[in-house]
Amino acid sequence: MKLLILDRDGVINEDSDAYIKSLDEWIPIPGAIDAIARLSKAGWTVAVATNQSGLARGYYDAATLESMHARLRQLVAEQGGEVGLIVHCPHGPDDGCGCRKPLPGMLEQIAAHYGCALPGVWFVGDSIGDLQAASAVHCQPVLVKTGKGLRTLGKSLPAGTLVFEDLAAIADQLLL
Ligand SMILES: O=P(O)(O)OC[C@@H](O)[C@H]1O[C@@H](OP(=O)(O)O)[C@@H](O)[C@@H](O)[C@@H]1O
Ligand SMILES: [Mg+2]
Ligand SMILES: [Zn+2]
Repeated sequence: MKLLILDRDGVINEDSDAYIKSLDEWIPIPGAIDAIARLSKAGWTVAVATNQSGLARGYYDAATLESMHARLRQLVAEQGGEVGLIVHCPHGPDDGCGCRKPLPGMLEQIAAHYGCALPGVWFVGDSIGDLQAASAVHCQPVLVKTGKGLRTLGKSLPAGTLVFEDLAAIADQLLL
């Protein structure tokens, strides 16, 4: 199957160092919604793996997070596409969970859900932890320059990391 896994903040929607704490703060990155719709209409399954430590930190609750994901699904559906499984890590950095990126637990959860292998599956992120999670399970690490991507570009990237301007450029590439 054609599976693409996306990080959320900084890839699909604008990110903030103050976290994305409300539906009003959840603002799609230009071209991202259309990119997801184009890919899903072309037969790609687009899943999401997102750290949401703001839950553990008490910045927002599960219902607020769910409202953001409902909005994402609604906007993509309005373009004729659909969003696949969205998995989030609700834990904080000190909780010792197995799902918080750079650990690959969410990627493995998505693979198990779809019954597919991870090696070579593109995982698109804006943070170094996204790329490290990808490498840990032999996904193809893909960095976008949106969100924290330009900051991440200055760090030591996993070997073979692909770099694109944004999610729209990734869709253009995959739909060639
Ligand atoms: O990029 P994804 O995984 O979708 O989500 C990232 C968010 O959960 C937040 O992750 C935080 O990192 P810490 O969780 O505090 O280390 C910060 O980087 C915030 O700026 C960011 O909004
Ligand atoms: Mg991110
Ligand atoms: Zn977790």
